[in-house]
Amino acid sequence: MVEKQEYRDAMARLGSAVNIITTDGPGGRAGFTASAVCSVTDTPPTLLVCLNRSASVHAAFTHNQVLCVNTLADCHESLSNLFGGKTPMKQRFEAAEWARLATGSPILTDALVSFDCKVTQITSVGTHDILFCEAVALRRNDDSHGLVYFDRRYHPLMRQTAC
Ligand SMILES: NC(=O)C1=CN([C@@H]2O[C@H](COP(=O)(O)OP(=O)(O)OC[C@H]3O[C@@H](n4cnc5c(N)ncnc54)[C@H](O)[C@@H]3O)[C@@H](O)[C@H]2O)C=CC1
Ligand SMILES: Cc1cc2nc3c(=O)[nH]c(=O)nc-3n(C[C@H](O)[C@H](O)[C@H](O)COP(=O)(O)O)c2cc1C
Repeated sequence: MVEKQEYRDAMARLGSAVNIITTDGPGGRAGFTASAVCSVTDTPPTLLVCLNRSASVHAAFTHNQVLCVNTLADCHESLSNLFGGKTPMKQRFEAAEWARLATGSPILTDALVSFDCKVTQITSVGTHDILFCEAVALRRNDDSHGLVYFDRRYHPLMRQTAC
């Protein structure tokens, strides 16, 4: 049996992109930071997002059934911490500029890429809900650098430039 802390210490060694997941609709506007995001299939274009059921934002996401995965750029470290818990929702959204695409979920205007999605399926595993999300619209900023969360810290990920 692997203990929780031992598991977390091991998972801290997996570098991952950092994303702010947003939603808006009858369940209200909400957003949180997530590293547990990955591509599932391109037909139909589907990502998954793992959301802790105890998070304050959980009800808004399951009610609205739409969300946007905003993948962060290197300049977004403090924004990631703001959406990483405990800060009031109004204060989280006031710290950046937002637009809308198809679903009405907030699109972070300078995100590396934004996947505007409808939630097609939800499966519960342990403490988390896995939200399967079909992308209905996309927006990219092709000149931005990336941001990776690795070893409990943020690291900029530089795009290769011509030499
Ligand atoms: N999947 C999740 O729910 C994640 C939650 N977090 C939360 O962010 C805060 C800071 O995290 P770290 O600095 O990375 O240190 P940490 O020691 O709390 O977590 C290390 C790694 O373990 C995994 N992890 C942490 N909490 C988890 C959870 N409840 N369920 C599944 N996997 C989990 C993640 O891969 C994380 O990067 C913590 O409160 C943590 O709970 C962070 C990453 C993923
Ligand atoms: C780098 C980082 C990655 C995170 N990844 C996830 C994640 O994948 N899934 C999740 O449920 N929470 C994740 N969290 C925690 C949520 O962002 C946090 O619980 C959320 O903002 C809700 O907090 P609240 O209950 O105070 O509103 C992460 C936090 C940080 C800082």
